[in-house]
Amino acid sequence: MLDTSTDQPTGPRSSGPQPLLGPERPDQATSGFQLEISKWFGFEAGHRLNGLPDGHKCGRAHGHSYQVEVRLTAQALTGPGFVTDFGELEPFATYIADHLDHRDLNAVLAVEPTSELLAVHLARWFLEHVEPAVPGRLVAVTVKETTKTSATCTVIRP
Ligand SMILES: Nc1nc2c(c(=O)[nH]1)N=C([C@H](O)[C@H](O)COP(=O)(O)OP(=O)(O)OP(=O)(O)O)CN2
Repeated sequence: MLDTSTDQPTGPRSSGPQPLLGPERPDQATSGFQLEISKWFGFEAGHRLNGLPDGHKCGRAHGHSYQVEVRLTAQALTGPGFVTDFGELEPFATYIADHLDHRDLNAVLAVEPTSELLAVHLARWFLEHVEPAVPGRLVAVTVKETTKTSATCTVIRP
């Protein structure tokens, strides 16, 4: 509802700029909390699993639209308030695109291409090639073969 004499909204009038909400300094804003970010990556690939009982359907060659989640944390935020700029994770996307996308995972991986072992492989690669160049620390990598299943590799730090 407007005050027609001034075209201003009715109600209590402010006596100046409103104070900004919350603490201004990022370290104060995040004190008492643990922050975690996550980014999802997708690729298509085929595989078959050896070592299963005769007739197990996953022993036959088949494919999945894989989804991979990378989770990072940090003690302090950088830049405008980032654990890590999502854009800095691009090398991980490139690795997946170049080495896993539209590949036969049995021909690519030295281990059986289960979700679990794929998650470990991707966590190792991330720790070696991405983590040293970003402020965040890897928490876990999750691999989903389907919407109903997942395997998570959590980094254990001494
Ligand atoms: N712990 C694991 N178990 C299974 C894995 C795996 O990576 N880790 N992988 C498979 C197969 O790759 C299979 O394609 C997926 O298994 P499953 O969910 O059983 O099959 P569906 O997607 O067809 O799901 P339904 O619930 O049967 O429809 C097997 N196990």
